[in-house]
Amino acid sequence: MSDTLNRLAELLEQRKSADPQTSYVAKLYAKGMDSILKKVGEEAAETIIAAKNGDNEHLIYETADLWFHTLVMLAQAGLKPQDILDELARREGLSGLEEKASRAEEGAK
Ligand SMILES: N=c1c2ncn([C@@H]3O[C@H](COP(=O)(O)OP(=O)(O)OP(=O)(O)O)[C@@H](O)[C@H]3O)c2ncn1[C@@H]1O[C@H](COP(=O)(O)O)[C@@H](O)[C@H]1O
Repeated sequence: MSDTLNRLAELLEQRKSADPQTSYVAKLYAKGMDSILKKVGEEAAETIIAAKNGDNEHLIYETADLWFHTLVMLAQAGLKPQDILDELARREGLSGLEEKASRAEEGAK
């Protein structure tokens, strides 16, 4: 899985110097972070609708759109998918409930 993500991330870096007339990604970069975030929001909403409708084929398609636009957002912010994979790896084996409880303890200090 991470091979595909890393190849795509590499392409997204290359697109930072591409022509917006010939590249959708370069066009998104040229429009700026607010436009990228708007696309992330739209794709998130479309993903939710697909999940609610119980149409898994559509859900895969919309989630791919969402992941893709999220990767463009990360690239614009100077981050890579590996940064997110590292954070998920750090959380491995840590129950979400335990993590939430430790946050509540931290907040009480
Ligand atoms: N994975 C994707 C990918 N997924 C989705 N999209 C585009 O994201 C857009 C999704 O937006 P919508 O569904 O809202 O459709 P739309 O109405 O056409 O979009 P807008 O005009 O509203 O922006 C479509 O234009 C899709 O083609 C993608 N565009 C590019 N990639 C990857 O990025 C690479 C570089 O792309 P270019 O920079 O265009 O060469 C490609 O080789 C692919 O690997």
